[in-house]
Order: sequence, then C-alpha cells, then structure tokens
Amino acid sequence: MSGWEVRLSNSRGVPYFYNPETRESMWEAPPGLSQEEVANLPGAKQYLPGAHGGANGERPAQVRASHLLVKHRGSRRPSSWKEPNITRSKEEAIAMLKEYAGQINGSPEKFAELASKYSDCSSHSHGGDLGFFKPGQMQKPFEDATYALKVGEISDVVETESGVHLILRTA
Ligand SMILES: O=C(O)CN(Cc1ccccc1)C(=O)c1nc(-c2ccccc2)[nH]c1C(=O)O
Repeated sequence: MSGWEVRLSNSRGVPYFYNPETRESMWEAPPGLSQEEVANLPGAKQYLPGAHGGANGERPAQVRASHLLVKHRGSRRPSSWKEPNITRSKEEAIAMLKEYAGQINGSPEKFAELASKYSDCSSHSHGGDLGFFKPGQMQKPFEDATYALKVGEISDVVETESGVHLILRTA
C-alpha cells in the first residue's frame, strides 16, 4: 500500500495527491505508481479525470465545476473585476478562450492558474471554482455543458448570457 490518496483542493476545486503518512502532497500522480495503482487509490474514482457521476448514466444530484469566463460587449453585464467597461466582440472573446485552452492543454492546475488571472467572473479569486451546484441553479447552457463532461474534462467554448466560458468539471 503506497499510502497515497486523492483529495480535492478546496481553494482551487481541483484534485491533488496526498500521503498522510509522509505528509507529502503533489498536483500530479506520484512517480513510481502504475496507472492502475493510481486509478485504485482512495478518492481516485471520485476526483480523477474519467470518473463520471452515478451509475447507468442518470444525472447526478449535484456536480462541481470551475470556469474561465470571458465577457464581451453583448454580455448581460459587460463589466468585471478586471475591466469596468468591456467592449470586445464575442468573436474576440472566443479567440481569447481558444488561446487559453491551448495553454491549459487539459491540466486542471493550469486551468485554475489561468482562471485566476483572466476570468471575468468573481470566481477568479478561487481559481474559477464555483463549488457544487444542482440542476436548475445555473444558466441552462452552462448546466448542460457541465453535466456532459466527465470529471476532470474541460469543455469547448460554451456561450451563456454572461459571456463565453471554458468549463472544467471537478466532481
Ligand atoms: O449575467 C449577469 O447579469 C451578471 N452576472 C451574473 C453574476 C454576477 C455576479 C456573480 C454571479 C453571477 C455575470 O455577469 C456573471 N455570470 C457569472 C457566471 C455565469 C455562469 C456560471 C457561473 C458564473 N459570473 C458573473 C460575474 O460577473 O462574476
């Protein structure tokens, strides 16, 4: 038994590896563990990419996600902590998101880092983490896109009245 387990970072809403015996923690899987050993660590099925909510495909009662929001002049509230008056076009906002997606390259830690810097949502201060939400709590396109993701997956560009988003499902 390696002593390692998978936990979810509360401040960033992304998984990390922790060993209570040695008190070591790391963002990536500890070296020396096979893929199968990682997949069988305590917490892995709940928090690592590829996990999915519930059995036989029903919509789990709640999910957790982080997002990177880029607003544009058509956003319902074209203002944010970063920019009091947002005038960019939707096309420009989408191009920015695609650039960020390339830099993130599937890494939950990189996602949190870029969301902190560039997201126009107040959740930027938590690495984009929105916490848990249930059906009916978020704008429908956002909810549907999140439920369509497996845990650990990042969406394509998702459009809502708030702007355009990248979404990382974390639970
Ligand atoms: O759409 C609006 O009229 C204003 N909003 C809604 C809002 C404003 C503050 C906090 C949370 C939501 C936003 O524009 C907004 N939407 C979001 C949002 C959208 C989808 C999922 C999660 C957050 N964040 C923000 C924000 O400023 O921080």
